Amino acid sequence: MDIIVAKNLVRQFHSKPKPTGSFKLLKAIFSFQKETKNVVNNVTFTVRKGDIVGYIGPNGAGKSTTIKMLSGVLVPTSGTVHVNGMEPHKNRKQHARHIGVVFGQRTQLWWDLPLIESFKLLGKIYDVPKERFERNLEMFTDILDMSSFLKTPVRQLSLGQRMRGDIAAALLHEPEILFLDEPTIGLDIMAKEKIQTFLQQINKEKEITIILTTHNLDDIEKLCRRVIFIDKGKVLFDGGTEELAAEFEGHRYLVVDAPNWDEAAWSGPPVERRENNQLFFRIEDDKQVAPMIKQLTDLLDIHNLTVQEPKIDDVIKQLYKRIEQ
Ligand SMILES: Nc1ncnc2c1ncn2[C@@H]1O[C@H](COP(=O)(O)OP(=O)(O)OP(=O)(O)O)[C@@H](O)[C@H]1O
Repeated sequence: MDIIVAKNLVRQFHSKPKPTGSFKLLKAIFSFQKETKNVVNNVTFTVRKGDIVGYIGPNGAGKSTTIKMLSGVLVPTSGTVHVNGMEPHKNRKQHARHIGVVFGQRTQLWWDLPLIESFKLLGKIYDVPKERFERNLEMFTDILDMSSFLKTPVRQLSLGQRMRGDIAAALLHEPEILFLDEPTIGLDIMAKEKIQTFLQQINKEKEITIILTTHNLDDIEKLCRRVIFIDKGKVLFDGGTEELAAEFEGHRYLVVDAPNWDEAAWSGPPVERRENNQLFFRIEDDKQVAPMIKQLTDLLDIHNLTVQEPKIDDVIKQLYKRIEQ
């Protein structure tokens, strides 16, 4: 079932043109001319219930603007968007009951209140029955490891603690869809992992559909089965992470742990790179692998040998490089 359907979505913003020539500043101030820019430019996609989709692309690509239209904060200039069968900006109140939103750079928590009080207030705003509220709070506190700071005022929380609080707050009313705009920005490895594990768990157990924008490629690797890549408001790729690797030259590698490697004695395919005692051979063709292993074992004392699947972050880096050219 498609829970999100976006068709030919466009969002324009108007801005004054950049001043050129003499009297630049005066001209810019008194100019009535405006430039119109399609920040989201004819974007079409659907998302199935229970999917985790990475919505990625370079700075200014139009990711946040799309999320704002999906969550009802912004009205599309043209095109349509249906989330859960509703048009978000037209049914804002009703829509809010079905979605959770986290903008990594902002917070929906009350700055001066202890975290737990923000949760209680949100529980009241969304009419979450007491029993359900307590069950969710206990579960989120446990998985997100929040018990030590539940009573701390939000302004005193670290970024990682605050972000965990924000994600819990977005889910207390059990929405079917969660929009996350940069949920792991600026977090340390431990906080990132807690959030990633939590998102995996609620997606699996509660079948919550998750759309996340991120510059942290590790989020994509760990969480997303599908990626939508946009640049300058247009979708450049939409598909599974495996297809992405296939399309953008993600390579498999034979990784050989060989402490006594002797380059001069080797006549097989070239070693692409070395890391400590590990040698990385790019696999161009599966038929290469067996003869290569024989050749290696005849020549060397091999401690370990594995095949490494394409790394999605390498693939995405290539994609970024390609659009920069
Ligand atoms: N309210 C606004 N008025 C005018 N221009 C805007 C407005 N909001 C966003 N923009 C412009 O739209 C473009 C896309 O912004 P958006 O925040 O959607 O990008 P993004 O892909 O989320 O980028 P980032 O990765 O940097 O967060 C940018 O050039 C931005 O300056």
